[in-house]
Amino acid sequence: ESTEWRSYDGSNNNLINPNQGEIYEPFIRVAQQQFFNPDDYPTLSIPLSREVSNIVCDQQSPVPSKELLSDMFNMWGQFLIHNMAHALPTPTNGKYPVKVPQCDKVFDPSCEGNKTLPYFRTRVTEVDCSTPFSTRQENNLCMEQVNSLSAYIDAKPVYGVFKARVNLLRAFKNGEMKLTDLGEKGEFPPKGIAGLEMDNDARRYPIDQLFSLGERRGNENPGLTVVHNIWLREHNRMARKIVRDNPSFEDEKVFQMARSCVIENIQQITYEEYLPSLLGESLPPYSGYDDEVNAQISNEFTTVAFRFGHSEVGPTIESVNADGTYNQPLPLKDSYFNPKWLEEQGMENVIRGLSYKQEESVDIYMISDLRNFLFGRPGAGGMDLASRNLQRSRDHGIATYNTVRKSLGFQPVNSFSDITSDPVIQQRLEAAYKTVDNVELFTGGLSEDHIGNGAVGQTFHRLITEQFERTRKGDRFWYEQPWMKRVNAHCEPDTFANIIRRNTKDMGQLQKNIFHIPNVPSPVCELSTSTPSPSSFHFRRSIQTADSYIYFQQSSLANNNIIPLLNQSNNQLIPIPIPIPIPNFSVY
Ligand code: HEM
Repeated sequence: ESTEWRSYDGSNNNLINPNQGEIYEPFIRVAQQQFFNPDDYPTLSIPLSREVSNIVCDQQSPVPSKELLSDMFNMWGQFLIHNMAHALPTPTNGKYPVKVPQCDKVFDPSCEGNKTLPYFRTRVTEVDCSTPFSTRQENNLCMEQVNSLSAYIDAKPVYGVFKARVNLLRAFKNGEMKLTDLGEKGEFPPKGIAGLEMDNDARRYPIDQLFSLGERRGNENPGLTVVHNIWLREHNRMARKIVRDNPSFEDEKVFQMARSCVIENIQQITYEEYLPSLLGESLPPYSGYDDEVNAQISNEFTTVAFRFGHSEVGPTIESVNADGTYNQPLPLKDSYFNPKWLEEQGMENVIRGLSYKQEESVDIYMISDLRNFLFGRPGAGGMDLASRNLQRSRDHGIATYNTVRKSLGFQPVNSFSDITSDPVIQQRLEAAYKTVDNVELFTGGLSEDHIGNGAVGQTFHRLITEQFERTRKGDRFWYEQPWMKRVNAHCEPDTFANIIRRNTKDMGQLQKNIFHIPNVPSPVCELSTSTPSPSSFHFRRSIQTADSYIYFQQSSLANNNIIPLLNQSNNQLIPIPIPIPIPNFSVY
């Protein structure tokens, strides 16, 4: 009996329409394409992308995640989107530089007035004008951006989207992937495989010193590379187990069986741990495969809504030793395409750092390392991710916030206070857009108050839910399909925390749901009266009081001494000599 394994490029997943969801297919839309101009900047009555970024997105002080999400949560999000979508910027497809406003403090300090940040437009393809929400251009054609990945959640960051790519990454022995043994530090991906394209936007190290991975963006930051490496290790662990149980199986069969387990587990963690943490609720139970559902990514989801992740990234990546002491954190701007730091710190230290540290809130604010130092210093390749997101949205002709809301069946907003209850954000939006109908989907969506127990507002909640419903319903190989359960009977799916534990050494204490920071063991905590030394603490967390955030670190795993670290209102380290009841966070 031969098993059908899923293709690498997404072809033949849908048997009625074998190209559906395949690489280089157009995105679909959930709202009308607006202001798209295939040849030039669209005519818009709103400020430049960088101006909006400056007025609306400039982050002045930390805002920790109210939902107590961890940095591992944002790293999973980045890994996940690298599995689902890539609107690949293509130099031949036209430039569309981000114009810098004159006297921009960071990018035009000497007021020259001619500065731009590089931007390449996304590749487009012609689509039939009967395609929902497409707009006929002057030349009578309808155009749509192309997804340079296949749509399905199929562990592409581990294996790649082409057979030629996975072949460069495979050991071709016992079904294993190539891994390099670094002794005490464990196994790491190979480096500099010839012919395997890897992004290296920061150019900090020569390309042959970067890890060779299934996804070209995999070295973007060490936290992301951690997730890659865990799944590579898990693949080989499964392959070894399969060979032990079935010594006669050939390399190809073992490889596909292990790959299928990795895919199953990534799907399961996404739907059982990641999405409930993001949305504040689980999706309804799986109701089976439907070949009429198109799993293709929506342009609004990837160009806008799922970029919510850029606001939750913090200014440092932490490294925590096995005894709970903290090492020097890595500033985010030094983390881009920096594989060396991960090797130096080791997987375990970085995983502890990612899982203990509370992430930044999902909100309109983006830290300076992303908004001014993206992949380089200002003037030396530095860019602004907020501008890039807005420019990408304008390049793609993404409809305005209110148009998308109407298309989703929501009431359009009439005032800035309909979008957010935060008066500062209302003022920022008004300063940039003047009227609510001008508000873009990115800024409007990120400004919304979070809905229910979720970490995003109503509009992004719907766009994300809509996408992930189709992603599983339109995937013939979805792990909950009865036949896939039989194919994967040999697999050992588990929580992400347990998968990490299995593939690392002496991880020590890890919370059950690693996407939330660890729970405080007791609802009432004694407070120390001494000023903490920053290196000797375990868990960092915060509670919100009426007018400020107070940061806490837990001084030891063994006791409940919680020490306030930083009062945001005056930026001082302040020990508070009275016991404060800590809310009983039930995060796992
Ligand atoms: C250090 C962290 C991160 C960096 C430096 C980063 C950087 C980038 C860059 C440079 C782009 C391309 C922008 C463009 O030209 O349009 C991008 C795209 C994107 N990012 Fe991130 N990102 C990070 C984390 C995240 C996280 C945590 C998420 C989600 C949870 C996320 C979601 C996305 C999405 C959805 C896209 C668009 C994908 C596509 O359609 O091509 N990113 N990111």
